[in-house]
Amino acid sequence: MSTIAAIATGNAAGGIGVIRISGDEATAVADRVFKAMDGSLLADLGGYRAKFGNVIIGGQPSDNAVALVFKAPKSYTGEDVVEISVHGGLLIVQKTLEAVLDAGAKPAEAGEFTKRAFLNGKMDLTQAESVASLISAQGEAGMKASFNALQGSLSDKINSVLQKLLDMSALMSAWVDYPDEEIPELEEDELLSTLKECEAELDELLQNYDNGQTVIDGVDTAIVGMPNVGKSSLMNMLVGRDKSIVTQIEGTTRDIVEESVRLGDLVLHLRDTAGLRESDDVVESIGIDKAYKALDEAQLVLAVFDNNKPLQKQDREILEKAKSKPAVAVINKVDLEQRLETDEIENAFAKVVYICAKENKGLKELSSAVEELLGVQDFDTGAPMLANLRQRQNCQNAKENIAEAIGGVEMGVTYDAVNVMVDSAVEELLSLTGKKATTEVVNNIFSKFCVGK
Ligand SMILES: Nc1nc2c(c(=O)[nH]1)N(C=O)[C@@H](CNc1ccc(C(=O)N[C@@H](CCC(=O)O)C(=O)O)cc1)CN2
Ligand SMILES: Nc1nc2c(ncn2[C@@H]2O[C@H](COP(=O)(O)OP(=O)(O)OP(=O)(O)O)[C@@H](O)[C@H]2O)c(=O)[nH]1
Ligand SMILES: [Mg+2]
Repeated sequence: MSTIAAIATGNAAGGIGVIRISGDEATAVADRVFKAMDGSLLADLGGYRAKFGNVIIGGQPSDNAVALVFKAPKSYTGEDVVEISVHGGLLIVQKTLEAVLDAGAKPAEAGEFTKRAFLNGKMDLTQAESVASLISAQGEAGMKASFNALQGSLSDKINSVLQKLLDMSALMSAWVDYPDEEIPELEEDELLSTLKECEAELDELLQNYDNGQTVIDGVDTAIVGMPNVGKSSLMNMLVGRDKSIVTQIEGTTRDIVEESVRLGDLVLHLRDTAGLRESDDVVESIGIDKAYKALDEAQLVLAVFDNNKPLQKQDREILEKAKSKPAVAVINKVDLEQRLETDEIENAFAKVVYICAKENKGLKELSSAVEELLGVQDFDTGAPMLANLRQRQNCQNAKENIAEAIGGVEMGVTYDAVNVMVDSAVEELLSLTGKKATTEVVNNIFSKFCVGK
């Protein structure tokens, strides 16, 4: 394979910055840029050896550096790898990469290191995809779940179902192909119970998919309600600082104010919106349109009501809209006298919490309400989990093929017909783990990675 290089440490200044080089010529390329203090060549080193030296840029020693050598196949990519660590200034890291490219490496494409790790058999597709979700995980639960997938928990699960299907398929083929031989007759009951076991295991993965997505990607959350109910105060309470402007004037918030926060084990991508009401003000009206759009797009709605005011027409409209979404009614200003018809709200929402945003009270209750509503309170981060739509689609298709096979056996169709369905399920699972994925699928997966990964 050609030799590729990229900055591995991201596009920000830091203590050190790492340029990673992978491929047959990795040590030769690195030796043109890095000079060890003791004069030794990286090409002569064994794996997992490091040297201190200088990087040479434009003929000039330009920074102190450490070079780390990995020898194929014992590296992340399975190829020879050299990592050059320089001081982490944006310019020095960029210039070192340029020197490495001038020395004969090609710039790596997005995800190319991990793609090579996959192509060289270091990991399967589910593990490669878990690298991407591990990097983008924002909450602890998502981080743990992604690491489990990197360790192969999903692969193990899929492979165990796959093995059962393959064993069954082999038996059925033998039965069909050599009816005269001494092959013990296939027990229909056994066949059915194995098929149903496989179906149930895939079904469990599918059931868990939404929770997994919620936990890994975070939840797009809209804070909506009438003007002055305390939406921005709630936003600030969740963020833990003065993010949104709060005043006693109705119509304070106009543009959407966004911030991601951690609430319990979850990450919420919050959008504080303009108070919903009829308005003649051009600017405010645009804000209100944006608020409705945020409400429509949200995966979770925090509908805020003022404990101190009777329900208004607009409140009832919000109440109606929120019904079609996972929504928590947040009744604010419980420090003031109750004038709100809370019964009506209790009836309309699955979850209602009472808070006092001004005094930061009610955060815990809100957090448990959200976790219960989204069904993630007992989310098992150790359980195997489908990480994306691609995996989900393969799993869904395999499950459907197995369901057809079950129907076939029950209706007494021939084993070679049943076997066709089982084989389709096998194909789906092979493409899920990448043992048999098309180049197109593979390219598509890695193109979504960042450069340097
Ligand atoms: N400096 C550095 N840190 C890093 C990485 C890296 O590439 N470089 N990683 C990546 O981005 C992650 C670690 N991943 C790695 C995976 C495998 C091997 C490796 O050498 N594997 C060999 C040896 C296995 C063994 O001894 O058991 C192998 O698979 O054969 C190294 C790093 C996170 N930290
Ligand atoms: N007594 C009391 N007042 C509160 C509470 N929460 C917010 N307020 C007050 O209510 C007023 C409106 O608060 P905001 O957070 O700006 O309300 P909003 O819903 O964002 O209003 P708009 O942006 O205009 O739609 C402010 O004067 C807050 O100090 C509370 O729990 N108790
Ligand atoms: Mg506001």
